[in-house]
Amino acid sequence: MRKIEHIGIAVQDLEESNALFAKLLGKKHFKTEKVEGEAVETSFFQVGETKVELLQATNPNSAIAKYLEKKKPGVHHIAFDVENIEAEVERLKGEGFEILNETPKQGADNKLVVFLHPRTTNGVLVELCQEISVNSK
Ligand SMILES: CC[C@@H](C(=O)O)C(=O)SCCNC(=O)CCNC(=O)[C@H](O)C(C)(C)COP(=O)(O)OP(=O)(O)OC[C@H]1O[C@@H](n2cnc3c(N)ncnc32)[C@H](O)[C@@H]1OP(=O)(O)O
Ligand SMILES: [Co+2]
Repeated sequence: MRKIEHIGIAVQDLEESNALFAKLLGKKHFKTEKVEGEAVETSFFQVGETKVELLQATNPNSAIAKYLEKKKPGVHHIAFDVENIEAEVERLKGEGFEILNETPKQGADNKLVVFLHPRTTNGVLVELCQEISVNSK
C-alpha cells in the first residue's frame, strides 16, 4: 500500500455535496465521472497527496443506493494506491482477508479496483486502486 488514494463518501445529491465540499476544502472538484459498472456518478477533490471521492447512486441496484437504504450518507470506503493489484490481492488472500472481486474491475479516475469485505477489515470497506498505465491499455 503506497498511500491513501481516496476516501469514498456516499452522498444523496452530488451537486449539493459538491458545493458543500468546495466550501469545506476551499476548492472545487477537479472532475466528475460516471462509472457504469458501479452505477455511480462520482466527483473528485484533490487534497494534498490524496483525494475525496463523492459517490451518488445512478440506479437502485448500486452498492451506494443499497448502502444509503440502511445507513446515513458519510464515509463509505477507504481506497489505497497499490503498485501491483494482482500481487496485492494474492498477498491479502494469504493474510486471510476476504476479496470481493478477485479480478480487478474498472474504477473511476483511470484505475483498476478491488474491494475487501468489511467483515475482514475491522468493519472498514477497503478498496485497492492501481493506476491504469498508458502502455497497458
Ligand atoms: C467509482 C468506482 C470505485 C472507485 O473507482 O473508487 C468505487 O469507489 S465504487 C464504490 C461502490 N462500490 C462498492 O462498494 C463495491 C463493493 N461493495 C460491495 O460489494 C457491497 O457494498 C458489500 C460491502 C459486500 C456490502 O453489500 P451487502 O452485503 O449486500 O450489504 P449489507 O448491507 O448486507 O452489508 C453486509 C455487512 O457489511 C456491512 N457494510 C456494508 N457496506 C459497508 C461499508 N461501506 N462499510 C462498512 N461496512 C459495510 C453492513 O453493515 C453489514 O454488516 P452487518 O450489519 O454487521 O452484517
Ligand atoms: Co472508491
